Amino acid sequence: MGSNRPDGAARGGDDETRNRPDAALEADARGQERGREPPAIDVDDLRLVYADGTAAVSGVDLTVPEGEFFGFLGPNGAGKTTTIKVFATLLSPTDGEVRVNGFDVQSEPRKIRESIGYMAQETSVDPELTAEENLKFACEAYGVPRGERADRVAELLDLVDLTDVADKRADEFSGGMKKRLDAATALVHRPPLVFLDEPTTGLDPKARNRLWDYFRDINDRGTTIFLTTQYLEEADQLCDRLAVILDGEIVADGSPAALKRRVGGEVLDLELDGGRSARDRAAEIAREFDGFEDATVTVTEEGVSVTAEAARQRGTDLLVALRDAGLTVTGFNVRSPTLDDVFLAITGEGLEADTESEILRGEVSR
Ligand SMILES: Nc1ncnc2c1ncn2[C@@H]1O[C@H](COP(=O)(O)OP(=O)(O)OP(=O)(O)O)[C@@H](O)[C@H]1O
Repeated sequence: MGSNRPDGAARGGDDETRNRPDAALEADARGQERGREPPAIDVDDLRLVYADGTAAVSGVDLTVPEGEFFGFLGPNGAGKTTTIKVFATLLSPTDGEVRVNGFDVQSEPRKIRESIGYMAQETSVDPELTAEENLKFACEAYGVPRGERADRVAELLDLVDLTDVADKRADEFSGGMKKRLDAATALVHRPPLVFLDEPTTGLDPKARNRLWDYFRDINDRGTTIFLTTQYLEEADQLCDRLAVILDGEIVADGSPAALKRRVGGEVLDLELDGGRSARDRAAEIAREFDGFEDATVTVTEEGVSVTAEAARQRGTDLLVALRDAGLTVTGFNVRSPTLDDVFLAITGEGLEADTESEILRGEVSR
């Protein structure tokens, strides 16, 4: 274990007077000096090009205020992990300015590492240690004062609901339990900012829900959270604000509700018999249908999905048009847009991707 640990954190473990790392205290002090807290994360034109020439992040601007639950969404390979690794000072930016807790990633990496928690995609839990031993080890690595360690470990075991299995080795744990333990180890030094890189990937819904409760809990206690996820529902449930990254660039940002509003209108989901050819034909009819202005039409696994201002008012007319064309509609539902629809719009299905990005940024009206 240890890949997630701040390499500057092993020092000073027996300093009984300190219960927060110097850097976290210093971050507070800096904020007070200026009469305000610095943002938890402040990024100006971040770029990162890997040695093989891959431009993973291409000009990201971002500010995350203290206390926010911020979500960073994007498909595989979009640049989420690369960005988070720059924030955690594990990768050096090619260009741009990045401050985390008021510290510069290039010149003050150690202070950043001491004032953040980082839950990486790969678990940092040591399978041969018990849950309690894992947390004790993390306390030592992060320099939690000796006199506080027992209470801190007990508190965190309770928080992530592992008190009953504190003496069990982590290799006996389920995936969800390991993730909860991993999340707890990222918090032993009470960092004001925590990075969670796809923390619930591969977990079943029950295990995911338990982690969500835990993340909400630490955010309610004042911890800023920067979460990357591929799960749109997770982002919708947890985040105050989101940014969507695609090919290394932020293409949309806002609260989940604002992003959904910008998709515009409502969504009409239709189920059809007759396989792919029937679905393609229905999509064609929906695109040509007079009642919808600027509709986004996508072929789904069951039928077609139509996003339009007049989806509710004119939906039944479309139904009639489809039946007149000899198609069999087996299901019909009108709903508000979800983040899935936002994502579908951003990734460009049914419309030019660039136009969609502009729509989501609010730069063009529909
Ligand atoms: N060490 C590396 N060297 C070269 N290219 C890399 C390296 N790591 C990542 N990449 C590439 O950089 C781009 C961004 O990858 P990154 O892992 O940041 O994306 P991601 O959004 O986190 O995706 P995932 O959800 O799959 O982790 C991808 O094209 C990826 O293949």
